[in-house]
Amino acid sequence: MSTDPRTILMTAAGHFYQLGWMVGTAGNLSVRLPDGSFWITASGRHKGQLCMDDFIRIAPDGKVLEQPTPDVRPSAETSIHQAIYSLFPEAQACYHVHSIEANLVSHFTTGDSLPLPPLEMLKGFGLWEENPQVEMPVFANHLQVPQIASDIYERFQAVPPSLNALLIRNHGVTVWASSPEGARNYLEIAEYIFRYMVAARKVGIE
Ligand SMILES: CSC[C@@H](O)[C@@H](O)C(=O)COP(=O)(O)O
Ligand SMILES: [Zn+2]
Repeated sequence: MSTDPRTILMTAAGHFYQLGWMVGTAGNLSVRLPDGSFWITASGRHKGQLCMDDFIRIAPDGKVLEQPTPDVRPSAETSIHQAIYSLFPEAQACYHVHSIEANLVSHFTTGDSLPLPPLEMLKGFGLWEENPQVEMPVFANHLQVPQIASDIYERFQAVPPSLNALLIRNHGVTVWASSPEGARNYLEIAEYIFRYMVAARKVGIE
């Protein structure tokens, strides 16, 4: 019998919660199913203590397909997951968390992308270049989440990003991958790079 993907999300959320990236109900995780629908965390749940009833299944067009009870609402940021799955057919998991470092580095640029240091860790994003010059796309944090989703959709449809990650200023990072394990690894790498950038500033390295 195959593992219910919701259990994978529960384990991942517990791990990220322990790392301090999903405190106070922050963040949302989703996994796509072979029929194109996806399970996403319910809104406002404590991500360190998710159970099977803390997930909603959403159709590609955003319609709710399964929910434990009508009062359980999908993540407020479902439209962002929808945009990612629509843009990237290979994406099977999309993870979004809030770390302190992600918020700090979002101020290291005033523009719409953040230059990343040429660390070996970038190979984990599939960037096999000597001294890679990579930028992470940065988006404004609107109160209306569908506005963020449509900004992401418009920009990436015109110019796809060079890595599977984006930053929302003063908010957090979102990654996507062809498996939940891949998304976990991308998230850990992105957060490592953010920690490095904050630490590098402290010791005067740019
Ligand atoms: C701590 S509230 C954060 C929310 O506004 C949001 O940004 C978030 O990541 C979680 O929203 P949710 O609706 O629980 O998926
Ligand atoms: Zn968020």
